[in-house]
Amino acid sequence: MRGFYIGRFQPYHDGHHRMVAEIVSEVDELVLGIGSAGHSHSTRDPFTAGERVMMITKSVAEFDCTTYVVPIEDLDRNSVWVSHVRSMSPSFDVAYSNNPLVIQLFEEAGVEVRQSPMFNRDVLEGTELRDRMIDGGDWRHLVPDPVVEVIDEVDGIRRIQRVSETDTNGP
Ligand SMILES: Nc1ncnc2c1ncn2[C@@H]1O[C@H](COP(=O)(O)OP(=O)(O)OP(=O)(O)O)[C@@H](O)[C@H]1O
Ligand SMILES: NC(=O)c1ccc[n+]([C@@H]2O[C@H](COP(=O)(O)O)[C@@H](O)[C@H]2O)c1
Repeated sequence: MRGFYIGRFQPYHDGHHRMVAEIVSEVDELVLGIGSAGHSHSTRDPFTAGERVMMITKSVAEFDCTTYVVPIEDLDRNSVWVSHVRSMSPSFDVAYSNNPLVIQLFEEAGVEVRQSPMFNRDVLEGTELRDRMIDGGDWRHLVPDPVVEVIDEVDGIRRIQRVSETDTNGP
């Protein structure tokens, strides 16, 4: 059985990683969809699809599960989004998400959806991590080690601090 789990992963953090740890115990193979793949260089979406591919590929290497990392761009039409996802991804039998819109779209398309508990959500939230990156707070212990390495490699903290100075969309 193959599972599918999509998120923006801006950045990939320990909450996502715990969810992946649970998913790989239920499936034979996993597809990790990188949502909003075309977005980068904003306060809400600082990292490119390629950078997120690196974060995730290196982090999931610890699991004994074949994992495909697939960037997926957004569409203006929610009504055809599941078809779009299917066209970009290896086929899958079950989708994992806690996002209400994602759950609704998959269920309407007849795809089984499984949810997970939210782990330590007071700190394991992308928005909270990005705020800490901008404010010079401590975020490194909240992500897998390879994510720290990738963010350092691409000088990601300087990037998010710089875009946050001019980004009018808010964090
Ligand atoms: N701490 C967590 N525990 C379990 N699942 C989580 C956790 N944080 C996020 N998720 C789930 O992972 C998926 C991808 O989430 P996403 O990439 O939007 O992260 P996020 O932490 O919610 O970030 P943001 O604050 O940027 O929206 C969603 O289904 C989301 O509900
Ligand atoms: N119409 C669309 O393009 C559409 C619909 C539903 C979800 N998505 C994407 O799926 C991802 C869901 O991830 P999150 O749970 O992290 O929000 C996001 O990147 C979101 O943009 C896109």
